[in-house]
Order: sequence, then structure tokens, then C-alpha cells
Amino acid sequence: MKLSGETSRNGRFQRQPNRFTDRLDSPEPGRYRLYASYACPWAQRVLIVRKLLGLEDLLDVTIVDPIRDEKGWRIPDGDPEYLSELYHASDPGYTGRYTVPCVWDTQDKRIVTNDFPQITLDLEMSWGTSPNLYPERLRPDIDIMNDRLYHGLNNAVYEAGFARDQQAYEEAVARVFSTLDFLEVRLAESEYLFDTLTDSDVRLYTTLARFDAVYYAHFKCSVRRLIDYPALWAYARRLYAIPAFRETTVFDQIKRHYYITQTNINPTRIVPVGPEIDWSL
Ligand SMILES: N[C@@H](CCC(=O)N[C@@H](CS)C(=O)NCC(=O)O)C(=O)O
Repeated sequence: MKLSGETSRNGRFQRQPNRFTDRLDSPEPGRYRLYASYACPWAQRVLIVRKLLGLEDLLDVTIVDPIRDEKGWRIPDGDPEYLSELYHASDPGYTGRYTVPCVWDTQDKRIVTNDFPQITLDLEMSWGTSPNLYPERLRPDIDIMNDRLYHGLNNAVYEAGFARDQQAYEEAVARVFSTLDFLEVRLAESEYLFDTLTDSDVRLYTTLARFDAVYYAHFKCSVRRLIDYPALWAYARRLYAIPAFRETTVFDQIKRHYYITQTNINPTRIVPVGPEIDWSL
């Protein structure tokens, strides 16, 4: 992983900006292809929304190999062999990481977007509205919630895991658990984060699904497990019972990806056995 450029002088992880930020404002069958990994929480968001909205025929998908080497994501039986080739075809001077999710335009032969926070919103606003995951009446609240989830949880677990400094690590972990505490209270009274299933639930779910399997040990977010939060754990299992969530949650690939690929954190590449967790309701 080329993370060196993403560590600040005080040991904090600072994610690279997204290079491709065009919008997906009109679906065209056969034109766009999503590149995703089952391991990646940002990519799983798009896989879930694609299935929830029934966009399988409008947005083709390629799932990359979960084990990434120094050349980046490999495309099984792919043409091209590596995702990097699509990045360089789109921008020959590209020097960042080759990230999923990204959407490739098969007609213009370029990456339209790797702007992960915007991809699901574009699909929800312009590609499919049943169920309505981004209803207009809730948009300002969903935006605030998504921001809170990103800084307090989705990205904070990475800030904890990739910290190179004790204080930076402890500050990120504190944010993770104060956010989980806030969510526990909220979800004790409500089935979803709002009065209906929304984009925010998708964003929360993909981090919760990885929490006990990876973030607790590998990223050292070890104060409490997800299963120690009764309301959050029940909520996570309720979402897992929905096919779009369950069918895109591949625990084996999640674990192998983080433990084998992130050798800066796990140089032995040993994948832990367990934890044994029953996700059924
Ligand atoms: N686009 C964002 C978020 C997406 C992201 O980080 N995806 C990860 C997988 S979870 C990835 O593709 N990483 C490739 C790499 O680090 O080389 C970023 O640039 O950080």
C-alpha cells in the first residue's frame, strides 16, 4: 500500500483526495461498469445500493481479487489484468492509489468516478428511487449523519489502524467508541437511523459488518465489540437479514484482504481463526 504520502507529520492517517469526480447522472444500459471488492467497505456500499435498487441490469460489476499485491487490485480473468491500467488509461500521470469503488465508462474508456461518497447518492437520486434511500425531506439530516458516521466511525477505524503515533491512535479510538455509544442510544428506539431505510444505514452497516471480524483486533479498536452493544448488534443483524446486505457480505474475503494485504500492520500475514459469530436473527 502506498500509504506513506497519507501519513501526516504527527502520525495521523489522512486519506488521499478522490481523483475522478464526474457525476453519474443518467443511466445507460451496458455503458458503465462498477469495479468493486467484497472486502472494501466503501465498495460494498455501492454493491448494496445496486441490489436494493434493482440496478443489476443497468450497472455491470466486476469483483476484484481480495488479495492485493504491490501492483494493486487484480481483476480475475480480467482484461486488463490490473485495475491500475484503467486509472492510467484515464490519467497517464496518475500517481495515487488505485482504489475501488470506481466506475468505468466502457464507451469513452475512462474512469468516471472513484468518488466513493458521491457514487451511492448519484445512484439513489438518478438511477433508482424504489426504495427511496435518499428522500428529499431527509436529505439535510442524512448529509449530517453521513458526515458524522464518516469522521466518527467509517474513516476513524482506519485512522486508528493506520496511526503511527500513540496519541493519534487513542484520539481516533475515542471517536470510534463515542460514535458507537451515540448510535446505540439512537438505535435502541428506532429500527433504522431515520424512520425509513436510508443511505446512512448502508454506510453504517458496512463498518459494523467488519467490526468484530477485523477492526477490533487488526485496527486495535478493542474497547468493546459490536456484539457488546445490544441495540447496534440487533440492528446489524436486521440489516444482514436483507438479501442485498447479506449477499454482498463475504466475511472470508473481508478477513483475508485486511490481514494478508495490510502487511504494514500484520507482517506475518496470518489470518486469525474466528471470531465465531452468528449473524442470524
Ligand atoms: N477512494 C478512497 C476510498 C476507497 C478506498 O480506500 N478503497 C480501498 C479499499 S477499502 C482501496 O481500493 N485501496 C487501494 C490501495 O490502498 O492501494 C481512497 O482513495 O482512499
